[in-house]
Amino acid sequence: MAYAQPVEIIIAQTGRKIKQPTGLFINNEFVPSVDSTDVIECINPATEEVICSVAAGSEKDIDRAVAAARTAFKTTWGKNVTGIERSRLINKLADLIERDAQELGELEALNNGKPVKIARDFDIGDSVSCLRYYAGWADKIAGQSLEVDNKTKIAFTRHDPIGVCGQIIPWNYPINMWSWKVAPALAVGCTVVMKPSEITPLTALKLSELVAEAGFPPGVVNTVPSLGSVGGSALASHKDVDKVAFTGSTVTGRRVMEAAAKSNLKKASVSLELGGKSPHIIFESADLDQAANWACLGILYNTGQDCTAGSRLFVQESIYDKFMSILVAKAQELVVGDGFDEKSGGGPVVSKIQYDKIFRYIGYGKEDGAKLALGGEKRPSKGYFVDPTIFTDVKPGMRIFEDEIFGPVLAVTKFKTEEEAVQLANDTTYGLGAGLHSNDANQCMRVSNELEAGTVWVNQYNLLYNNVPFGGKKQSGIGRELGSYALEEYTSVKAVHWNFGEKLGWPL
Ligand SMILES: NC(=O)C1=CN([C@@H]2O[C@H](COP(=O)(O)OP(=O)(O)OC[C@H]3O[C@@H](n4cnc5c(N)ncnc54)[C@H](O)[C@@H]3O)[C@@H](O)[C@H]2O)C=CC1
Ligand code: BAL
Repeated sequence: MAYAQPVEIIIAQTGRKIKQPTGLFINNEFVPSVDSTDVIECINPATEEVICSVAAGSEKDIDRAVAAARTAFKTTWGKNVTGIERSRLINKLADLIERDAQELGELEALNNGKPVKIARDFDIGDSVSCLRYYAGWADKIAGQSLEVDNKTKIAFTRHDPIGVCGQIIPWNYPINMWSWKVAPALAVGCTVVMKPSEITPLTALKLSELVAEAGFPPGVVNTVPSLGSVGGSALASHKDVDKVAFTGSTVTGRRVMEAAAKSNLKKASVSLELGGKSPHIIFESADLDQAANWACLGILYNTGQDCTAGSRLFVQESIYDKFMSILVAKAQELVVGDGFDEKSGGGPVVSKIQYDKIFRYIGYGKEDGAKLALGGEKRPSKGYFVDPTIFTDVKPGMRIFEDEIFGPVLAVTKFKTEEEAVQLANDTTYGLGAGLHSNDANQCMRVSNELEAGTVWVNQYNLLYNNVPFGGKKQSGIGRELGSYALEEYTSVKAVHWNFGEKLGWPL
C-alpha cells in the first residue's frame, strides 16, 4: 500500500465515518513517501487498538516538502500576496475548522484520548479563535519610520516574513499546537513544513485537507508525519529552513537548538516551548474552595499532560489540613474514562510510553518517602487510564518534586512563610508557569513579581488567551507564542536607509 490513499475510520461510539488521509501532504496533495515504506501506527489509548497507519516521512520527504515551501514562498506567498488576502484565507480556514469541529473533536479523542467535548469546545474552539486573531494581524504588519537626518535622509524598517518555517509539535494538544504555530507564520507570509507528533498525526492530516479546501496555494502549508529522530531532526538541521519552532521536551529542544546552530545558524529564529514543573501556591488568605478548584484544573486538565501543569502545590501550614481535605475530595470527583463518554472530564493518557513513565514516577514517589493521599493504583482494565494521584510530604530532592511527569500526579509541600514559598517555588530548572492564590493584593503583587516564570496566574490557573504572550524562562524555553509577540518570531526586520539629498565628497 502506498499510503497516499485515505482510509475510512468508523467511530464505534458515534457511528461517524471519517475519510482519513494517510499520505504526506505536500503541494496541497496527499502523496506517498519518495523512498520509504515505513508507516506510523496510530493507537487509540482508550483501547490500545490500532486505529490506522499513516506514511512515515523520510529525510528525502522533508527535502521535498521544504522545496515546495520554498517555491511557494518565492512565488505565490511571501511578499507576493497582500496581507488582506492572507487574512481572507486564514479566516476561511478558521471557518472550515469550525464547520468540522465535531468530526475533528472525535478524531482527536480517538487518537489522543482526551474527551470529545474538551477537544471540540476548548482545543478546537481556541484554535479557531487563534486563526482569527492572527488573520486580524495579517494586514497590520508594519515597520517603523525613523528620523536620521530630516533634510537628506530617512530610514525605515520592514518586517519581512522570515521564510520557510519548520514546525515540530507534540501530542498533548495536537490541534492547538498546530494553530499556535501555523497561524502567526501564515499571517506574516511565511510558508510551513509541519511535523506533527508521530503519536498523534491524524488531526494534522485532516487540517491539511482543510488548508487545500480553503484555497491556500500549493506548498504554503506542508505536513510530514515522521519520527522525531528522522523528520524532526531533518527539519531542525535543514539548510534551507529559515526558522524552526518546537514544542516538546527540554531534552529534544536542546537537540533542535544544536541542530539549528550546526546547520545554517537559524539561532535567531529558533523558538522553543519546552517543559515545566510549575509551582502553584495557596496562601492562608485564599478562598480555599476556589483555590482547590484551580489546583485541580492545574494538575488534572488534559490528564496533567500539559506543559504548564501546576504539578508542585505549596500550601501554607495554617490552612493545610482544611485545604487538603477539600482538594482530595474535589480531585476524586473527576470522572476519568473513555473520551466518548459525556461524563468523562479526563481521558486516558496518550500512550503506553507515557503511562509507564507516570507509574514509574508514582513508584519513585513511594520509594522517596512521599505519602500517597489519593490514587496511585493501576486499573485492571485495558487502556492507559491514570486516576488523579496526590502525594503529600513532598520535599526538594525527591524525583516527583524535580522532574516533569506529564500526568495527573500532584506533589504537595507544606510551607510556613511567604519567603519560604517563593524559595521553594523557584527551586527548579524550569520557568514556564506559576500560580498563587491570596486575598492580600500586596502579597499577590510581591509574589507574582518574584516568581521565575513566563506566565503567572493570580487567583486562577492555566487559562490562556490568544492575545496574551506565552513562553518560558530558564530551561522552559526561548521565544514567545501567541499575542503580537509571536509575530516577531516569524519576521525578520530589514532596515532601509534612504538618501534624498546628501552629496558625498570624495576622497574622505
Ligand atoms: N512542553 C510540552 O508541551 C511537552 C512536553 N513533553 C515532555 O516530554 C516527555 C517525552 O515526550 P516525547 O513525545 O518524547 O517528547 P519530544 O520532545 O521528544 O517530542 C516532541 C516532538 O519533537 C519531535 N522530536 C523528537 N526527537 C526529535 C529530534 N531529535 N529532533 C527534532 N524533533 C524531534 C517528536 O517527533 C515530536 O513531534 C513527556 O513525558 C513530557 O514530559 C512532551 C510533549 C509536549
Ligand atoms: N498548555 C499550553 C500548551 C502546552 O501544554 O504545550
